[in-house]
Amino acid sequence: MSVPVLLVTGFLGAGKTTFINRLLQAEHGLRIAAIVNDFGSINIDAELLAQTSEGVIGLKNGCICCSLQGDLMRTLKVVLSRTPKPELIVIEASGVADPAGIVQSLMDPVIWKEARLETVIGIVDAPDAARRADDPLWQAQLQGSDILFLSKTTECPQGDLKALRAGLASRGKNCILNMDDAPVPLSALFIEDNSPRAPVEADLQNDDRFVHVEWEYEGLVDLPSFQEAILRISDTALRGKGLLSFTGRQGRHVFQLVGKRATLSSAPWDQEKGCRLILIGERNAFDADAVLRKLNRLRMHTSDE
Ligand SMILES: Nc1nc2c(ncn2[C@@H]2O[C@H](COP(=O)(O)OP(=O)(O)OP(=O)(O)O)[C@@H](O)[C@H]2O)c(=O)[nH]1
Repeated sequence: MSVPVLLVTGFLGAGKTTFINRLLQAEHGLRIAAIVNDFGSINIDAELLAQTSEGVIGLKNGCICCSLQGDLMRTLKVVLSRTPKPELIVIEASGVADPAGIVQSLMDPVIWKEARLETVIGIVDAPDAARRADDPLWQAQLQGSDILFLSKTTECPQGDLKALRAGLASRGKNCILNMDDAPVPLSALFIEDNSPRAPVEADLQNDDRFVHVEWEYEGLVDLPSFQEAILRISDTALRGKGLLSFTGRQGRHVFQLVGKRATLSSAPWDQEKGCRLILIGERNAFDADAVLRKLNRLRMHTSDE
């Protein structure tokens, strides 16, 4: 019997990993394997998800909609050869991926026989949606989704939320659920239409649009200096995430940056010291060398206590 596959797409920081985390933790009794594609070589998402499930595999150093298509297929075969077999496979596309390229790969008849793509789930960051509306990548992700989940709805004014839902409905996206803090209803993720998928064209050229900086440091950094650096970097970065150790603070911390909103939370499972950070921006606005220089200056405000 072929294993159902859910593909989760959505813009940088929309809430894909959060959505999958909720799915992995929900009480459905299913054996789920998750394949997670992070931008760059620092696979933070896979590490975060691995805290809740053993079946998480990270794909890094590229994007599964283009350069990593072969890796995705190989990983799917490995996952399918596990004993016992997973009962559901969830694939998280990176935030810069056009899902059409991934759908195309998954429609390969050999893969389809063993793992059939059931639903493409698009996560839409509700408060960010108006700003993204004209973005061709955002539109491609929306267009390629069968079901949309709105995230961060509590941070979105009611009027804007209503307008967003109406706008999405007018694009023919008829299943829009509110995911803020609610458990993920598994039954809602399987569309009833069993007719074969129409072939898709992946024509969005995205390769050159984004740049990223990866920063690693074996020491601890000073928190106020880090906050100051991030405040400046957030002027041009679209997304950032990392695991960091701060002087005078116990344990490592998970850092998340989406637009200008940055959060830090403790990572109690992580006994290591040191910092790993990835920041992403648009090539025409984000000066990767300048960002790296700023981050490297943090090495001067540290102690290795
Ligand atoms: N308040 C709120 N925050 C959310 C929600 N979903 C995600 N977030 C936060 O948004 C940030 C990004 O969430 P992720 O789940 O990592 O987003 P992602 O789409 O996987 O991001 P990429 O790494 O760019 O692929 C994190 O700080 C989350 O805690 C939500 O529904 N409500």
